Amino acid sequence: MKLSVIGAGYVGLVTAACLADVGHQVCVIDIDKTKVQALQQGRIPIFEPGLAPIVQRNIEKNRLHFTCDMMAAISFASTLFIAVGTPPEEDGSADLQHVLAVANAIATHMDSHKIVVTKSTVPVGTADQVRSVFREKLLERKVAFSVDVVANPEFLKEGAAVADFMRPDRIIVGTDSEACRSLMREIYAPFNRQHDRMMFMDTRSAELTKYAANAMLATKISFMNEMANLAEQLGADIEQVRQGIGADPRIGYHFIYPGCGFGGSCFPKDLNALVNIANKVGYRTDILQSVIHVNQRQKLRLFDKIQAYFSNNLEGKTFAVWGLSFKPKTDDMREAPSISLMSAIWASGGRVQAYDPEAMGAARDLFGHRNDFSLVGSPEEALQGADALVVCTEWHVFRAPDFELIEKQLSYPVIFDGRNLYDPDRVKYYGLQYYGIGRGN
Ligand SMILES: NC(=O)C1=CN([C@@H]2O[C@H](COP(=O)(O)OP(=O)(O)OC[C@H]3O[C@@H](n4cnc5c(N)ncnc54)[C@H](O)[C@@H]3O)[C@@H](O)[C@H]2O)C=CC1
Ligand SMILES: O=C(O)[C@H]1O[C@H](OP(=O)(O)OP(=O)(O)OC[C@H]2O[C@@H](n3ccc(=O)[nH]c3=O)[C@H](O)[C@@H]2O)[C@H](O)[C@@H](O)[C@@H]1O
Repeated sequence: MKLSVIGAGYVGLVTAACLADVGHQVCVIDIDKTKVQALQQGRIPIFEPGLAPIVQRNIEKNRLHFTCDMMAAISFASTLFIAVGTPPEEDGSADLQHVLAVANAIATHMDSHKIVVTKSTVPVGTADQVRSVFREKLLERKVAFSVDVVANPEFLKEGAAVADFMRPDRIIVGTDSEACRSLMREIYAPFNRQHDRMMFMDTRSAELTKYAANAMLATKISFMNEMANLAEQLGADIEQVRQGIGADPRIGYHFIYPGCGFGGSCFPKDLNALVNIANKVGYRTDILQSVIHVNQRQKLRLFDKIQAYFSNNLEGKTFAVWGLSFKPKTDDMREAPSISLMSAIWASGGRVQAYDPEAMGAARDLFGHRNDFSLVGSPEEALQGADALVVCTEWHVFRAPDFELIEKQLSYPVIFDGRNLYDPDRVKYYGLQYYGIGRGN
């Protein structure tokens, strides 16, 4: 089937590549010329495991192509996926300008029936808003093409985006049209072979399902971070507690890792957007606001430990920071806990020597201009001349370090482990002090 995808970011690019890989003909349009030029040559502007070969082979097979020409994308297919960004406004609400601009462009140029599928995460009621854009524009143009607006939120995780898209837990489709239901079934049939993952509902419920899922996952994390902080006060070990509660299948082991806070382009943004959605209908979201508050505090948890260790004097101290991305297997630093930590270190007169397997480019763009920040080529190099080691992201390469070397290199033999990667007893065996999250202090 011929499909167009509007927006070539994490979601749009993965969606387009995976749809092409199962045999659809996909046209991707983005307003970012540099990105489109790179993609036309098979160069992927983001680090996402497994994505590059899929994009390259589908360009070669002529099933996937990239353009900046909106008109071309609109006329290419009758089904158009919107996957543009919905960044936060100052008040936390989702900024819909890109989604509405795309709807407006389609309404302005369409010359036949279109099915517009929203993949972007959008506030409840956006499908209705998009329908109004079409109604008004088509009326203004004095044409009577029909349009269906379908909500089809995306649940992929960065770092595992291809696998998540290829084997989704569920495919949520918000529509009240029988024809759209069958069309969406047909498009997604290749991803729906093992068992039926399609779930049909009304558009508002589909839109809220997306926010509710992210809010639930973020709630699990903040809950565990609160338990971790409590465990510290009570002399308990949160890792033992985690395993103890995870064994209950009603709780499960997923998403209960405590740490130095959740980051990324979505949890913080979507929680704030949901609070804003609730405010607009006069509902007070006590749980969501606590989840946000606990996370903001958690992002400074390592810093508080560092301050206490160095008796509030970080002036002239150098910190080796391992991991800058908001989670492993991505180069994305949006809302990363490492940013909160490093900003606090810098504000206290400290320096940072950092290493990340994939996020060095993002870090250079953000902080390359600072003279209290340097990027180095390996985890070991980050230790040279450093006073202490801080781990912010649980990349594989940090999991089994040479503790003897760490002990030799650091002026103060201490590790601040924001992801509970190490066994405190093992670290202490090498003469190092260990501060984790909810354990080992
Ligand atoms: N990043 C993720 O893991 C996930 C993101 N989402 C949601 O998907 C949406 C997109 O997120 P990302 O892909 O991360 O964003 P992104 O910022 O990586 O990409 C958005 C792309 O849209 C393009 N764009 C903006 N306006 C445009 C227009 N008028 N016409 C054509 N292209 C335009 C931008 O140039 C950019 O390349 C957001 O609503 C996000 O909340 C949902 C699930 C996962
Ligand atoms: O809407 C979105 O954009 C996406 O947001 C998240 O995906 P993502 O932000 O890519 O990454 P996650 O794996 O969810 O991690 C988010 C943050 O939570 C932290 N985290 C995760 C799990 C955990 O147990 N503990 C924990 O602190 C991670 O370190 C990271 O900083 C959701 O998991 C996806 O389902 C959703 O589609």
